[in-house]
Amino acid sequence: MVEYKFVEKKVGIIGCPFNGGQHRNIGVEKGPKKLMEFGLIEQLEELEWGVEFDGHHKLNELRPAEDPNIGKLKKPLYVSRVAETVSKAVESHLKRKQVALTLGGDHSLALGTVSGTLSVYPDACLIWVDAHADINTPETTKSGNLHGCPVSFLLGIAGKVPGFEWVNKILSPDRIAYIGLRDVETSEKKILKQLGIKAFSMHEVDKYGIGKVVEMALDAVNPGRTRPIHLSFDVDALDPTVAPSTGTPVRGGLTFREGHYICEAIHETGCLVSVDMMEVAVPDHEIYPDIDDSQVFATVTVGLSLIRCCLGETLL
Ligand SMILES: NC(=[NH2+])NCCC[C@H](N)C(=O)O
Ligand SMILES: [Mn+2]
Ligand SMILES: [Mn+2]
Repeated sequence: MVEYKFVEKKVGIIGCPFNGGQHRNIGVEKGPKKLMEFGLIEQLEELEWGVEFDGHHKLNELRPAEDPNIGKLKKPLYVSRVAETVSKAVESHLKRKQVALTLGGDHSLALGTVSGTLSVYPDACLIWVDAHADINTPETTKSGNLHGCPVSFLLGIAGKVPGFEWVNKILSPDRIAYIGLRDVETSEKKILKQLGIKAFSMHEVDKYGIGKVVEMALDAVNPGRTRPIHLSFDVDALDPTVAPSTGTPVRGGLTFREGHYICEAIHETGCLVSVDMMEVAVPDHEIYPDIDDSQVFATVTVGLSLIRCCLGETLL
């Protein structure tokens, strides 16, 4: 039995139907509702967790009437307001000794979730599982999509951006480790190098195996397993054959088991306090005829089983 170092066996679910951090009309805002419909609460209760569900946050009400680009950044005010709201929700669950489980929605939400975690646990570390580094700054982003930028804001390297003044919990570069990277822009590679950030791409997963990679990632950011862990899981870290229904799929990703192993191993530390399950999309058939029901089903169910593994489901 795993002993939980920071929480009681209670989890708060924060539903975040949000797509403002990216430009595709692929239904990434419909992910949270689908994850709930497929039985998340019942599954966590089966694992003997006390479950509190906020209801899905009405994030579209935060959309400002006017929200001009700032430089390249698209919908900056909307993303900022949403992230601030989400940060408060995470904070409130953590303060009550619950695990905060955030369902997305696009990955710009993690600006909120990680800020919320850091405000309750300033010494927390971050494991970011993703095909992408999401570390572009307002200067380096080509797309202007804020879901490609949250980590730069968290590290305090985004510079001053109007509306984002509330982001003041700074993550030190030696407290973040990446797993699963394979679509990293040149500008992002430079930042990773400059800051000496521990990043395990798919190359390292191939070379060392997932068991060793997770151990090295944890040793880097949480050597004594004494710090709280925030896990931010972008479902596109998984190979598109495993999780096809997402906005920015990239070939050559984590297998089903590799994804689950990461969650199982992090659970075993007893340090997990906050989990994001992001970028699960539910597209409209008319707009995305290439993604069918069985692919949405595969993606939603893998998201659910990753969450269960984070919260202690084991194979035996
Ligand atoms: N959370 C994600 N899926 N991010 C994809 C980011 C893609 C690209 N690097 C960008 O900055 O736009
Ligand atoms: Mn990604
Ligand atoms: Mn991401």
